[in-house]
Amino acid sequence: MSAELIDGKAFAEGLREKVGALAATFAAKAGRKAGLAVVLVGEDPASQVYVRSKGKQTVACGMASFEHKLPATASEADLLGLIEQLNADRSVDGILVQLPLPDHLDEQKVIATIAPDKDVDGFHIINAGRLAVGQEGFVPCTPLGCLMLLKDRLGDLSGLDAVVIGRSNIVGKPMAQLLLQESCTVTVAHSRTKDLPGVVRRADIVVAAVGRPEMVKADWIKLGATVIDVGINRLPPEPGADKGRLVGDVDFAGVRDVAGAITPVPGGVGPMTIAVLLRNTLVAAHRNEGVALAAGAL
Ligand SMILES: Nc1nc2c(c(=O)[nH]1)N[C@@H](CN(C=O)c1ccc(C(=O)N[C@@H](CCC(=O)O)C(=O)O)cc1)CN2
Repeated sequence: MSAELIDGKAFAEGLREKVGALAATFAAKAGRKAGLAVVLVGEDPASQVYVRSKGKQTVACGMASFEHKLPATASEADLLGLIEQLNADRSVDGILVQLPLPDHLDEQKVIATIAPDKDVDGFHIINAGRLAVGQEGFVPCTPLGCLMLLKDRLGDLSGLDAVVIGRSNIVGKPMAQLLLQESCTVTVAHSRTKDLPGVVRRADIVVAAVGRPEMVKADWIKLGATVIDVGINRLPPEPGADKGRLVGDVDFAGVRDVAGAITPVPGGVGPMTIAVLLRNTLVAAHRNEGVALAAGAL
């Protein structure tokens, strides 16, 4: 048996098309484009690539992109001051501070400064709380993207056993909340979980978000399970190569023979992150302007 590949790249493309069409309607109704401000502190090469990509895709969807780059030496006061300015700017619907931040900046304080209704990353504790109690807010992009892929593949998730490996605020915890909302039976496994392979083996749905290359092995997976790989890990380069291979948290070559469906890395969950960010920005714009967005349109 070879698992069906869940094509996140194609799904993300479809989502961006929908966002683009609805962004045009929004601009006509509101008399302005929806706007996303992205803040990058420092020169981390991967972050630079992601920020460039966010800017390009925002513009391609017919929304306004505002890019703010601060040096790695920027003070907390500089960064918080910029966020306050963006909070007050009516042309900005969504604000995102690219993570990770340089060590001298307090990530929690920075996120807490973003106005919750412009927090399109869904990282603010107000949005985490809204998600926990099932209120409308913003849901972090990567787990929401995973949920979209799961529902597209499986339809109704009700009653399924789901294991989320990893308990980060950005992926693991919100992923567990989303699956619980879909009436899954959810287990959050982590570095202290006893008999992790045994726990994972019970799951109809496995979401791996630990940041450890190829950790989840074929003999951990129940036959036919759906496996979502959130990991993006660069292996050391092979002799003669300048870059190492990109792999997920799942041993793809082994697991694909056991699973029913699996996301590849690259081309699985990663592209969904930015597509959902654009979706969240457009939702924010509708809320900020009091323009209705048809339920389930995005
Ligand atoms: N403020 C935020 N910071 C970070 C987030 C986030 O959601 N908000 N997520 C990640 C980085 N990220 C977006 O910011 C991101 C990661 C990966 C991809 C992606 O498309 N990956 C490709 C592979 C890319 C490659 O070749 O390196 C894939 O998986 O196919 C998009 C966005 C951390 N920071």
